[in-house]
Amino acid sequence: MAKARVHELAKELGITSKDALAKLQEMGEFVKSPSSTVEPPVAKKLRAAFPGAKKDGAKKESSKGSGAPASKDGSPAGASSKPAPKPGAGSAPTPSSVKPGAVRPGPKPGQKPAPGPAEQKPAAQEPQAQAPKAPREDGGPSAPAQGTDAPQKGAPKPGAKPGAGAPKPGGSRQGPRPGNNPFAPQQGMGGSERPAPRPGGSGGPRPGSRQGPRPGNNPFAPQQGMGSERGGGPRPGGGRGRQGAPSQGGPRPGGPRPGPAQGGGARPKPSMMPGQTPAPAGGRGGPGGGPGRPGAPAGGPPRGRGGRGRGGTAGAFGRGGPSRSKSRKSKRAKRQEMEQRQTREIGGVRVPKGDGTTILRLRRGSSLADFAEKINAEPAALVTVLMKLGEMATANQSLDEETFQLLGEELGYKVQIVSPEDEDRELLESFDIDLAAEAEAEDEDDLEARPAVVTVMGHVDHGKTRLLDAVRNSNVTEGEAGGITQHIGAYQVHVEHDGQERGLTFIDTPGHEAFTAMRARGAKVTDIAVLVVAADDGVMPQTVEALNHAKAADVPVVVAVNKMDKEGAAPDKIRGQLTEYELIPEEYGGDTMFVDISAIQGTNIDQLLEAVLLTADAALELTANPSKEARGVAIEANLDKGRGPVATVLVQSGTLKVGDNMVAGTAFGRVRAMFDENGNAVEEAVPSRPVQVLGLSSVPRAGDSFLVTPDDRTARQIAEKREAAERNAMLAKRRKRVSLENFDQVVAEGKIDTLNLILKGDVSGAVEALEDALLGIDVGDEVQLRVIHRGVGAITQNDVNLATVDNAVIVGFNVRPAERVQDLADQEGVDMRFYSVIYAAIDDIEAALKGMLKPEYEEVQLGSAEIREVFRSSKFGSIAGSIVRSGVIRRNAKARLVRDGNVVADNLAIESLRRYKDDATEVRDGFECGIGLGSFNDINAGDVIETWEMREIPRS
Ligand SMILES: Nc1nc2c(ncn2[C@@H]2O[C@H](COP(=O)(O)OP(=O)(O)OP(=O)(O)O)[C@@H](O)[C@H]2O)c(=O)[nH]1
Repeated sequence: MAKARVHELAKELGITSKDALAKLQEMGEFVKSPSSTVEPPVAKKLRAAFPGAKKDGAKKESSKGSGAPASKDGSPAGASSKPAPKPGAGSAPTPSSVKPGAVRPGPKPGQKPAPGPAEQKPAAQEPQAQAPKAPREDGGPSAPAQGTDAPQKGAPKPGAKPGAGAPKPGGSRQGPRPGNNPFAPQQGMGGSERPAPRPGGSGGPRPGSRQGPRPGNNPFAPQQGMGSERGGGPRPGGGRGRQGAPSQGGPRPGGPRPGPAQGGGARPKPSMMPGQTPAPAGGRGGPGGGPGRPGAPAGGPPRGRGGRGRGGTAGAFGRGGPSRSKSRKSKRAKRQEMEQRQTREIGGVRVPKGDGTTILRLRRGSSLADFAEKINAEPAALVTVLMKLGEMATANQSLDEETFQLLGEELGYKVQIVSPEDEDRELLESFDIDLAAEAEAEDEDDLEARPAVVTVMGHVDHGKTRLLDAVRNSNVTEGEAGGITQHIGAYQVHVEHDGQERGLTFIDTPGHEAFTAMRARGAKVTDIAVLVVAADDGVMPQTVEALNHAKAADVPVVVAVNKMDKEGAAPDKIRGQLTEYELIPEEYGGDTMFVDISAIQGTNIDQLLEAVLLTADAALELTANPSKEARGVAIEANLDKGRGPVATVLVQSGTLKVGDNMVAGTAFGRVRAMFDENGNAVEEAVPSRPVQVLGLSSVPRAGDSFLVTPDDRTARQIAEKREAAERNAMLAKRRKRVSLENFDQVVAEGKIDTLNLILKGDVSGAVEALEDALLGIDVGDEVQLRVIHRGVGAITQNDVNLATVDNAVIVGFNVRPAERVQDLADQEGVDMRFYSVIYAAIDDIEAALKGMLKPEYEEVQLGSAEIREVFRSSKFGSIAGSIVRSGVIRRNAKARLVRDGNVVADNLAIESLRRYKDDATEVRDGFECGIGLGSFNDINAGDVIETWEMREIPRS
């Protein structure tokens, strides 16, 4: 393997490196420096050019002759391996070397091609002789031994090997082998033939192969293989075998190889020159006999014995045809094994199985085909599996979470259904837009104060609209005298506060309906709620409803006690009433600001705005980064006959500019123009600024978030993907978010620990009584019950919206849902319960709450079976022919294996259960059956299979 370096050769020849270099150049060999290596043929040529030094050279050569091979084996350990690469690298030389090699090939060729044993034999013999010896002496190592010698003798070995090795090896090795193969009883064959190969470089092997197959060379016979490898394999033969094989490719052609080897040698060189050295190069290049060998050895030895093992076989069989096919086979077998391990057969179809921890994320509304794609399975196979599980579905049908969970459990996957919000976040992330990360990355310095966004809520006719008008007008008169205000869904006013001009943005759609509808869409728009209560009317049902919606959204409330101008106004009564709803006025020691106003007269509007500012300052930190692309929410939108889709959007961060590309929900487009609430065209809108936007492709919905994208294509693609996702979601069979039945499950999953209820009744007394009774249920500390809203009258869309947002269950006492509300509830997966007997409601909820308590389980033994006989099946693995000794053995039950009273394996499962040839779901005691424990095969006659299950302990 090792090639000689120029300075080594020079030393050997008793000349200076400079002279050697000059000579080499003269000979047409390009060698860079004294430390460059040269291919054996070149070395030989150089030696020939200095006959005076021949002695040494001869010595070396001879040593190489024998040592070469050895060195290949042995040297591997040392220099040889290193050299190998170099040689390859010694690209430069290679070329030339190759040629030389080619020359050698001459001889080899003769041998190689000459399938004729005669030729090969001779060649082979030499090598073998050496190789064998080595092996015998100390097994595989022997080879090395020789190699060792070689190396020792010729420091130059490297060079020697290559040079001499190649050629000589052929001869010498071959010589030896024939009769000497220590491990080959049939030596004759292997020996002679193998040798041939080597000599030939590759040719040798072939011959070997042909004959090899026969006698002592059974490649599959470990001992032989080994032997051959050690002896022959490792040696040249082995090494080459491999290389040869690869290099030459399939063609075992013993003869050809040789030829190819050489011929190839030429080829290889060029490509190898580059210095890739290694095996392949060696192999082919090796061809050059000389080079090839070097390569070969390099490859062979280094790989070590293991390598030999293979190499030997290959050598024996020529290119290793057999070995190749063998390896192919084993690969196929391996693949099959892998497949078997990674798949599972259910209902006659094979599907990839997870390890029980693999997480599969599926969008809500996904179909079996989507599931199949994720696990790389055939959708049709999953249809079958699902059918087996008792569910019928087509491949493209959207399925609910429960069904996916069931399927996932069966196949060993943890299914996660992605919420719309997560889904949208992921969708944006696929466009490299990560809003959360963007917000997190913002520095304090990037943030600037922004106006608070206010929503006005309250009972019907308590003056919400009037109040919004009053606020707007007060501002218009001050700043925009004569300006024409128009309704765009939101407006901004400016107020003097603490000597500063402060902005406040009012959502111009009063009422908690819009507020909650937007929340239901994931939009958190409102910072502060102004609860309007008519002083002459007091707290009314919708006052409470609005209040509850605000609380559920965790939005601070400022109370505007309106109509103070009216007779009978009783502001204190209002304060007292609201105290019951946890809105304690500041003057009563609470933290809620109450302001008495008259919307119609415009009285105390400034104080109200001041109170809003103070509350905002006290409770909130309102800042946003204006220096980025805008993000926000669509407040309302409509289709204008002349202007197309018109949307009022509220910028929440960044700055929206005319010309920006934006996407709002499923609408997208370029901002053509923007107007404020006064109808003035604006060029840009900063945080908390509501503006009307023209230019969208369609009308977004209130609550749809919008964002500016770098280009129109991104905006369009996001919109399109959202639309597709929505379509899917619409198709999906919605699952109940939270229901009285699935409480325990939801709690067990850690999703919630509080049961939110919305109580509606025909009379307030009943609702109060129900609430009191429910709150009196003792459920301990683990779970909580919270009534987030109660009211009188039919269950409305608002109730469902609130339940949607806060995962609540609606309890109706002597009331029914209003028109189309049931549909909405079904669509949103809101659980509605109707009762006419208060105790029935209490019982149900109490039971549900108890179910919420973390369940306790105990192990219950189902049955045991004694294994009488074990049948091995390539298809099913080991089948335990058993007799059920007690209880019942059920398919899919958990199982453990007990041997001599010791549990050998736990957490197994009865994966197959048969009575004779029929599948059985269960087998009772006294009957015989065949049990398959899946991939667990360590079963013996006499073992006992116990099955068990975890059973929930009912709570008292
Ligand atoms: N006297 C008096 N009347 C008021 C005041 N504020 C509102 N009103 C009257 O109360 C009635 C209802 O006012 P709106 O502003 O429409 O009440 P709303 O809460 O917006 O009503 P809905 O939109 O139906 O929910 C109108 O006739 C107003 O003129 C007030 O401060 N004083």
